[in-house]
This record gives sequence, C-alpha cells and structure tokens, in this order.
Amino acid sequence: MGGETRHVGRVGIPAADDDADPLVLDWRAEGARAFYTATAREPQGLARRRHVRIAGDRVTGVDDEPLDDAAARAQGEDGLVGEGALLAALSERRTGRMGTAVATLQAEQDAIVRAPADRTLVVQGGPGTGKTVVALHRVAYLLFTHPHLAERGVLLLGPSPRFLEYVAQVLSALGETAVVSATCDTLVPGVAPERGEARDVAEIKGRALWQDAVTRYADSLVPDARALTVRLDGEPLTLRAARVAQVLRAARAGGRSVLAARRRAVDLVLDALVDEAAARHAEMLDRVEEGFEDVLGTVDARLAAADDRAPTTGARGGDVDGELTDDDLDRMRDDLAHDPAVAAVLDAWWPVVDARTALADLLRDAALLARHAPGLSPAEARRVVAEPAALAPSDVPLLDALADALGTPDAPAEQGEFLADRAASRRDWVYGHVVVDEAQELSPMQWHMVLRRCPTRSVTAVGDVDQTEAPHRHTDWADAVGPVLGERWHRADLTICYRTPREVMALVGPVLRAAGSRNEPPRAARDAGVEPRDVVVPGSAPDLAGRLGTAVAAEVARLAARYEGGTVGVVAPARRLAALRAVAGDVPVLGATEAKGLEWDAVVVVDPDGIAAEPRGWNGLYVAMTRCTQELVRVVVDAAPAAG
Ligand SMILES: Nc1ncnc2c1ncn2[C@@H]1O[C@H](COP(=O)(O)OP(=O)(O)OP(=O)(O)O)[C@@H](O)[C@H]1O
Repeated sequence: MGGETRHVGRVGIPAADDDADPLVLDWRAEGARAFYTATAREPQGLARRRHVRIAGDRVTGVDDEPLDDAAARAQGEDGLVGEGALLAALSERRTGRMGTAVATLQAEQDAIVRAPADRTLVVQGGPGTGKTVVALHRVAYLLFTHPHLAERGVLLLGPSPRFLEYVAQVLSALGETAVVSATCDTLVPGVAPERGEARDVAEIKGRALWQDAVTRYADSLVPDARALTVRLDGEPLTLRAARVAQVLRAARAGGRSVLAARRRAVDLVLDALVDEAAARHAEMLDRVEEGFEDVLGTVDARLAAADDRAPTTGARGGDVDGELTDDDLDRMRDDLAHDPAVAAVLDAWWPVVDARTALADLLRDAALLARHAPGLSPAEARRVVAEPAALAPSDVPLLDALADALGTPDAPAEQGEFLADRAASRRDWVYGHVVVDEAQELSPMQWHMVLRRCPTRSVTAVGDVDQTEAPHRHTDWADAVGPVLGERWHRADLTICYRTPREVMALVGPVLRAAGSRNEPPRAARDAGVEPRDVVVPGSAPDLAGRLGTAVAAEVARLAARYEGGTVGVVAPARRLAALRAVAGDVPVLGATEAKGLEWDAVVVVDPDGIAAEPRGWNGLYVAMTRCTQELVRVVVDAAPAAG
C-alpha cells in the first residue's frame, strides 16, 4: 500500500493538470468500485474506507472503517459495507422523498448497478432491500458509462404517480435528465384509462395471447384483392383483381405495418392506373392508325381508278403524333392522386382506421374475438364483449399493440426542446434502456408494451413476487416474464432489508406463508429499538368505523410527535379509506396497492384482517407491514363479529 488516498463523490472533479489523478473520482468510475465492494476479509488493496458526512458545507460525521486483519476477525456475517455510515443513513428521518445512496451502496447492490446493459436483468428482492435504490443508481451508471444509451434516453416505469413523485429527485440529484417517468397507464401519449375494471376481466385482457390476436386482427384489416374502377376524363378505368393482388403483395413486402402498407398500396395503385391509362391510350392510337391506313388505302384506290395513276409509294399520310410524354403521365398521376372520387374508391376498398375505433370493434364483437383470439373460452370472450366502451387500464396495452401493428398514420410531431420531452411525446420512441420498478405487477401485455420501447431488451426490472397484487396469477419470475421474454433474461437477488427494522420483520413470516410464498423474508440490517404495538378495537362495538377512526387519529398524533421532522403513513383496507382520510389530517391514508414502494418512519396498519381479506390480500398485508423504517402500529379489529 503506497499510502495513496482517493476521494469518491457523486460527481467527479478533474485535477487542473490533465495527467494528474482526479481530485474527486465519480462514483461510477471503475476506479471507485473497490470503495463499494472491499471488505476487511477481501480488502482489494484498500487499507481503510472513510465516510465523511456533510450537511451543506458542514461536516456532520466521519466514519472510519479499517480493512485489516483485526477488522476481518471482528467482521459480522452480514457483510455490510461501511456499516457506521450505512446505519446512520438508514436511521435518518424520512422526508417523503427518496434520497441517493451514492455513499453507502452495498456490495450486492453495486454488482447489479454495474451489471452489463446488453440484456434483461430481473432483480428479485424482498421489501426494503433497495430495489428502487439499485434501479435508479443503475440508470445513472448506465448513462455515464454508455453514451449511446444516453442518446435515446431511459424510460422509468413505476407503479403509481405517487411513487414516481417519491423517487423523482434521486435521478435529478444524480444529474440525470434524459429520463422519462411513466406508469403503464400513462405510457401511451394522449391515452388514459377512463374507468376501473373488475380483476377477472383485467386478468383475461392482460394475457400474452392478445399479442398474436391483435396482430392477426390488424392483418385482417388489409383488404382482399378485387377489381378497382375509377373514372379518368369521364371514362371508366379498371385495375383487374389480379393486378390489385400484385399491388397488395408488393405493399406488404418487408413486414410493413398496416398503415404503411396502405400508403404504399395507394402509390402502387396510382402507378398501375397510370400504366393502365397509358396502355389504353397506346391501344387507341393503334386503332386510330389502323383506321387511318384503311381510309388512306380507300382514298388511294379511288384516286388510282379515277385518273389511272399508280398507287402512292406506300405513304400513309404521315405518322399520327399522339403519344403520351412523361409530363403527360406525371400530370395524369397527379390528377388521379388529387381526385376526390378516386380517393373515395380507395377509401371504400381500404378504409383508414384509427387504433381506438379498431380496438373497440374487436372487443365488442364475439365473432371477431373467436376468430382472432381463439385461446379465449366462449365465457371469457363474453366477459370481454360485455365491458363498457370507455377505456380501462387493461385496454392501454391492447391499444398500444394494435397501434403498433397498424402503424403510424402520419409522421408524428415530436414536441419539446429536451430529449425527455421529445421521447415522452411519441408512442413509438425507442429508448436506450428501460427500468421497471414493481415489475411483478406487470401483465404479459404490459411486458410487450415495455419491449416495444426497447427492442434491444436492455431492461432492468426490479420487483418482489411476494408483493404481487395484480390479478395475473404469477408467483414466480419464470411465469411472470416467460410468456414474453422466454429464457432471455438474467436474474439477480437482493437479500438484506435496509428499511424495515428487525422487530417488524420478525412478524411478517406468517403473513408471507399465508400469501402462499415459500420464500423467507429478507434479513433486516438493523434494530429500531422499538417493538411493534397492537391497538385492539372490539369488532362488536357499535360504530366500529367511528372507533377505528378515533384509534387511528390518536396513534397518528402520538407517532407524529414521536417522529417529529419525519413522516407517518396509514395503510388500510380499501373500504375504510374514505372514513379514515376524514380523521387523519395531512397524513397519507392509502390502500396496500397505493402504498407499494413507499415508506414512512412510522406506519399505522388498520384492520390487518380486512386487508388480508382483499384480493391477493395477504400479499397486500405483507406490503403494508413492511413500509416503516422505525415503528409499526396495528389497529386490530378483534375477532368478534365485525360491523360497520
Ligand atoms: N445502500 C443503501 N444505503 C442507504 N440507504 C439504502 C440503501 N439501500 C436501501 N436503502 C434505503 O432502504 C429503503 C428501502 O429501499 P428501496 O425502497 O429501494 O427498497 P425496495 O426493495 O424497493 O422496497 P419495496 O419492495 O418495499 O418497495 C430506502 O429508504 C432506501 O433509501
């Protein structure tokens, strides 16, 4: 060890002298890596790791970690890196906004952040294992190390607008702007769900079979070859069916989308009509010439008979100069192209459809569904057909798939000065990389929607199958991504829970088993020093809703005082949310699905049995119980018959 010291920071600062080492090494640089991965047992040439904590321009703490033999002997089994700084960061009050973890990224997280970008990486991790942290730092790492990804931008898909707001500042703090954030519901510009829907229909409409169904249906919108007749200069001009068949074959060659094929077909039909008109003109000239010869022949014969002169020397009275020039043909094509009557004939033959209308036609018609989606049972098809016309969340991926198969009607306008704005304004933007958070919730059709935006499959998907609440029935990653990705994905795991303290994690094992999981909850990185509490409200009490409200308000007030400067959240069954919001003041009161991905210093889980009784409710309760960084309170309705 030569006594060299390196400084690692959120951004690099080069030395004045180009040849000298940088004053601060960007955390993403290869030279910074050992800072995140060295341990006392494997020091990687480092003698010491030092964390300097600052607030503004003040140093608020220094954590020194020697990486020597004595430390190796003392090192615990959990292999935490920079434990002092990490625990200090984990115990800090939560502000309601996620912060960066550049100083304290752990070795298993660092390995994922720096994993190759040329593949789909699925990261499984229990609650609080830093999946979101890893996903966001990976975006910053990839944009730093792969300029070609930066040119196309990154798409960040999250489970809810509230979640996207919660994480937004991490990427700006890491200096990244070429990022578009969306949910699956908001990913298609100009489209938004207009209603909710039943879980069983959402499940049916999320299945992978729709990708083929929609493609087949789009293909069926290509018309049959039939004779087309237009009028040119008042005369009918006909393309025979065989010629139209040739046009269709040429228009679809090369796998053009339906609308691109239509544009090509219209061009080819106009060309063919001009050819036809030119041929007809040439034929007419021939006939005129033949007729002219006959006339001349008769005249000659008459003259010869009259004055006994020899017949003329084969002269035919001169060529008739009536051939069409290229200019004539261009003009004729132009006339045809701008003739509303010709356009009407073409529209009747091959109507232009917009994706929304076409999708409504498909979903409302049992016969079309039977033809194009034969994988649906008749009862499932009836369920789909019975749905209202207003757009539901599960329609968005179907609309996207159909819009893609149909193609873009006209060159879409890109809006905005910045890359992210331009990308967000286009349905067909191709991103350099896509990050999907809470990826366990995606249906196969939503996965298709993701891959269309990143055909290179440079995708990082983070999630926890044990937190799945979506209506699809996947309980492992192979089932969840297999229908769309096949075997073409890699898996990585995160195993330590940085959010939820040991006292709370000790309670979640039975909930996880009741959810049907065979996995163990992740190991907690620390104790909070405070035991979870149960507040019991008798289920038989009159005005149960009112009593729950009173109990929750009291707990919220107590916790807000205790975690002053921090945050408190309430998670409750959907049917109790409205009543609780009325008593909870500024504190967020959310269902388990909405709480996904979020965290607070203290959390009140109301009526856990009520949450467990919801669809996929044990998974929801697992989510609810793992949202706190310090303290959990359960307001329990006791087993007596529930009312209210
Ligand atoms: N290396 C780290 N350094 C500091 N804080 C960390 C680190 N890793 C995770 N955390 C913190 O732990 C908490 C949980 O992280 P995160 O939200 O990324 O977990 P998650 O796996 O996405 O959880 P969930 O599945 O419950 O949404 C956050 O407060 C995050 O800042």
